[in-house]
Amino acid sequence: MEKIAVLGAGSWGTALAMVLNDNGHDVRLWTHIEAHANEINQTHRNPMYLKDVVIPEEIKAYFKLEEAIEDVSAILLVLPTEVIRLVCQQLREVLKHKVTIIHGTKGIEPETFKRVSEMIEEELPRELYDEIVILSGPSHAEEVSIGHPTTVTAASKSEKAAIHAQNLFMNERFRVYSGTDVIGVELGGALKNIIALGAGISDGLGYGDNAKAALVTRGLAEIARLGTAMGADPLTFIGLTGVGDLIVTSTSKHSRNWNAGNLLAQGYSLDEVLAKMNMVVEGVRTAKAAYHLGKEKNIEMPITAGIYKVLFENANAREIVDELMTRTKRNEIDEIHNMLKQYYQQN
Ligand SMILES: NC(=O)C1=CN([C@@H]2O[C@H](COP(=O)(O)OP(=O)(O)OC[C@H]3O[C@@H](n4cnc5c(N)ncnc54)[C@H](O)[C@@H]3O)[C@@H](O)[C@H]2O)C=CC1
Ligand SMILES: O=C(CO)COP(=O)(O)O
Repeated sequence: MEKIAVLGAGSWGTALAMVLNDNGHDVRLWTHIEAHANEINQTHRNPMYLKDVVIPEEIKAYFKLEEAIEDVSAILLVLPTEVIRLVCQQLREVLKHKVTIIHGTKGIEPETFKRVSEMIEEELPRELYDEIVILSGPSHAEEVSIGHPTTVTAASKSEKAAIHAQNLFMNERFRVYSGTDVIGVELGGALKNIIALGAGISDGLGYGDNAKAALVTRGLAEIARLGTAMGADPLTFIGLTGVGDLIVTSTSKHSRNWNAGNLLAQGYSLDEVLAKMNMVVEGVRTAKAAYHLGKEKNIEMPITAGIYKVLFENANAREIVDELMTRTKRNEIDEIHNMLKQYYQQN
C-alpha cells in the first residue's frame, strides 16, 4: 500500500484515484478550488466532471497542496497541459521529499514544443523526484470509473519505474503494460487528439465511416512521421498509446476532442465550442504545436495542417477535405518504408 497524491480532480484524475483506491492505496485528490474539495468530501460526487459516479469515502479531496502531498511516495499529475508548469512551480515550493512522478496528461506546449515530462523536468528540481512515468492509452474516465475493461501503458526511461507504476494501477479491470519509449508514448497520446478533432468535424459534416477510417489511418501516418522524427520508436504508434488511443478518441461519444470537432462542424466558433465544453480539449493547443513543429522539422502533415486552418484561420472544413482528396498521387507503403528505413539507419 502506498500514499499517493492525485493532482487534478477532473474526470481523469478522479477515475485514476478510484483505480488506485480499489488497489488499496491511500489516495488524496487535490483540486485548486476549495469549494470543489468541499463538495467532493461532503457528497462523494464530482458532478461537473463525472456526473454518474459515487466516489468511495476513503478518497479524500484536498484544497491545500502541502497537505495533499504530505508523506506521499508518488504524485500523479492529471491536469491540462496548459497548467502543468504552474502546478509544478507550486509543487516545488511545498514538496520537501523525493517522490515518483506519474502523469496522465496528453498534450504538447505550443510555445516550446515540449512534451509534458520535459516540462516537469524543467520545473521540478531533480532532487525532488526519482523518475517520471507516463500513463497513457485508450481510457475514457467515464468507462474506467464504472469498471469497464481498459488497457493502458506505463512508460518511463527507467523500466523499473514503469513496472512500479504498472503494479500501482494494475487490476482485473484495468490492465497496464509497461514500456520505455517515453517520446513515442507522450507524442502518440498528444497528437491523436488533433485527429480526433478532425473525426468529430468529419462526422459533423455528415461524411461517413469511410472518411473517418481514412482520417484515422492517414492521421496515424502523420503522427508516426512526426513522432519518429522527434526520436520515438515507430512501432510504439501501432500500440495502445498510438493506434489504440487514436481509435477510441476518434470514435467515442465520451471524447472531448471528438465532441469539440463535431460542434465546430455544426457552425459554432472555436471560442463558442470551448465555452460549451466544461472539460479540457487538448487537441486545440496541440494542433498549434504540431502544425508549427511539423513545419520546423519539414514533416509533411496535411491533415494536421488542415485541422489547424479550420481551428485558427477560419478555413472551410469541406474545402479542406476537397484539398486533401485531390493532393498529388502517393504510394502508401513506400512512405512507411522510408520512415522505417530512416529510423533503423539512425538506431
Ligand atoms: N478525461 C479522460 O477520459 C482522459 C483525460 N486524459 C488527459 O488528462 C488530462 C486532464 O484531463 P481531464 O481530467 O479530462 O480534464 P478536466 O477538464 O476534466 O479536469 C482538469 C482538472 O484540472 C484542474 N485545473 C484547471 N486549471 C487548474 C489550475 N490552474 N491549477 C490546478 N488545477 C487546475 C481543473 O480544476 C480540473 O480539476 C488531459 O491532458 C487529458 O487529455 C487522459 C486520458 C483520459
Ligand atoms: O485521451 C483520452 C482517451 O484515451 C481522452 O480523450 P478526450 O480528451 O478527447 O476525451
